[in-house]
Amino acid sequence: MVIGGDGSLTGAHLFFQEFGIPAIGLPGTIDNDLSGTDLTIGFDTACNTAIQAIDKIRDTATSHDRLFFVEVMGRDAGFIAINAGIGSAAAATLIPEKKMPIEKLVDRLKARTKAMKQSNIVIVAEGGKSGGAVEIAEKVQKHLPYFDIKVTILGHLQRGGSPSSFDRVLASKLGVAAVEGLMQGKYDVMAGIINNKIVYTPITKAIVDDKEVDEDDFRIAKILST
Ligand SMILES: Nc1ncnc2c1ncn2[C@@H]1O[C@H](COP(=O)(O)OP(=O)(O)OP(=O)(O)O)[C@@H](O)[C@H]1O
Ligand SMILES: O=P(O)(O)OC[C@H]1O[C@](O)(CO)[C@@H](O)[C@@H]1O
Repeated sequence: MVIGGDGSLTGAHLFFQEFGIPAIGLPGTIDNDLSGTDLTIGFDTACNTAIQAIDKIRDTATSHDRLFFVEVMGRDAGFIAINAGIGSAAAATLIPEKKMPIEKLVDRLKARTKAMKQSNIVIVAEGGKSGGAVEIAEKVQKHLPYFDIKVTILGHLQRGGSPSSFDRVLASKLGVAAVEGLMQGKYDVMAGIINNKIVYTPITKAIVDDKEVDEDDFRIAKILST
């Protein structure tokens, strides 16, 4: 049984293909970027960590009237960022899958100032197309020199710690499914949960990078940001 992201699952696939070792995979990555499962083990915990940290940062953002750029993990996937953006009603969320022109971001921040919003926190996924939080903050500062801007990079805090109850239950259900799958001769597949049902997906399909951030999540994040 191999628990991990696309790299680990590729290894599991090769163990089976090359050596005939009966291998089954479980989706374990904070990035949530595996197909064949609605959610991956670790994602919920990472989102909780990010949102709790943003809550703490918000106190200084409000009391000192500062604009914060908070960088979350997700080099190639914006799932943590969009969830953190919705969960903390961020001023904007920048993710690797979508480019947001700096001018648009600046306009949004100006509009929020006009609307007398109490705090401004922008979430930036580590692998964003316009750069990380430091780069974005530098660009925005040039357009808004009167803003007091700070950057916080949450980093590896998001990849560890005590799992949320959701992740414990998910991991337990998938652990049972993986053992049962192996006993039924289901090899070279990944156990996942889709619409609350256990699903076994060939590892080669699960690791294909085609899981996309829901368009509706962008819409909701935008509504909450204005
Ligand atoms: N192509 C491959 N063939 C065999 N083993 C691999 C391959 N790619 C990765 N691995 C093994 O899987 C391990 C973990 O891979 P990687 O660091 O990419 O993390 P991951 O499982 O993709 O998780 P995450 O998505 O969270 O980074 C590697 O250290 C390596 O041992
Ligand atoms: O900085 P590291 O440890 O190489 O890994 C960071 C990467 O690992 C992840 O945290 C999990 O795959 C990604 O979000 C991130 O891109």
